[in-house]
Amino acid sequence: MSSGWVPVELDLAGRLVVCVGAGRVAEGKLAQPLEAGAEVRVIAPQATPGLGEAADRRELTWHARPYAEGDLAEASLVIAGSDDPAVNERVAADAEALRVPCVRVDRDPAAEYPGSAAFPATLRRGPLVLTVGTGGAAPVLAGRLKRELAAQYPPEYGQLAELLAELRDAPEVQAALAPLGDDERRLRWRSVLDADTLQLIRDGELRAAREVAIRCLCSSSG
Ligand SMILES: C[C@@]1(CC(=O)O)C2=NC(=C\c3[nH]c(c(CCC(=O)O)c3CC(=O)O)Cc3[nH]c(c(CC(=O)O)c3CCC(=O)O)/C=C3\N/C(=C\2)[C@@H](CCC(=O)O)[C@]3(C)CC(=O)O)/[C@H]1CCC(=O)O
Ligand SMILES: NC(=O)c1ccc[n+]([C@@H]2O[C@H](COP(=O)([O-])OP(=O)(O)OC[C@H]3O[C@@H](n4cnc5c(N)ncnc54)[C@H](O)[C@@H]3O)[C@@H](O)[C@H]2O)c1
Repeated sequence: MSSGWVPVELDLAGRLVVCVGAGRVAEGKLAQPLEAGAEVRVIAPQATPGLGEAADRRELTWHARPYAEGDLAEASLVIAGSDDPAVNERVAADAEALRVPCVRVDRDPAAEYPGSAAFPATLRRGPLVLTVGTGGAAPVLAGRLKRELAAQYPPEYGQLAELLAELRDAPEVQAALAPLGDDERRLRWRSVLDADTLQLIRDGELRAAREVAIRCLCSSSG
């Protein structure tokens, strides 16, 4: 399963995700699409209390019946998330025919359609996203590494990413960087990371962190 896997991030806001199956595993896989503002349609005879309540709150649509032909129409992402390998095989085959990416949550060694997408273990720090994938080879290892990354990259990294995003659009920074060549511009941005911005953020000194960053970006001494 591993060699053909290429990481790509999907913008699912406002796009349709169809999930066949509404058990514990499906609920876990749907957390990120829901958080991202996807339109989520679930098809399953039974649902977990969490997914049932989300349907009651109209955060998703639940069709309480088995999977049927046509259910994948308009989907941008399909999750074959039932506990029945024959159903998941059919869903993955139908998604393939439609050329829609499909996350298949079970492994059937004999499967002709093992699915064409997978959720990597994902750590979010504001706009910064760290993911670990193994192309399905060892998801438990992906989860372990994610927890190690969480310890290594605490929430301040999210604030640093937000600060950099804000500075990219700041008029004074744009004015200072506009006359520079690509190499010098890159050096200035890297000098922000080499300065003590992260430590200042950690100390709650956001204003000082911004000032240090501005100095790095706007002065030739870096
Ligand atoms: C990373 C993570 C993200 C997430 O879920 O968001 C994720 N699985 C996680 C955990 C996990 N999954 C399993 C165990 C038990 C140990 C074990 O069996 O190995 C554990 C460990 C645990 O629970 O701690 C069982 C399992 N998983 C899959 C199969 C079927 C198969 O073997 O292919 C089976 C056997 C089912 C069975 O026995 O019937 C398949 C997939 N699981 C994936 C993702 C995709 C590949 C990602 C990659 O490696 O690139 C893929 C292909 C499709 C998909 O589901 O997207 C999340 C860690 C999150 C975290 O810890 O933060
Ligand atoms: N990918 C992963 O990370 C991972 C982790 C553990 C297990 N698994 C796999 O996930 C599968 C599902 O596990 P679970 O704990 O969520 O199971 P579960 O028993 O809690 O839920 C199964 C769901 O499938 C639905 N379903 C059954 N037949 C259906 C049909 N014909 N059409 C539509 N929906 C149908 C049920 O109504 C239910 O909602 C397991 O069989 C296992 O192989 C995957």
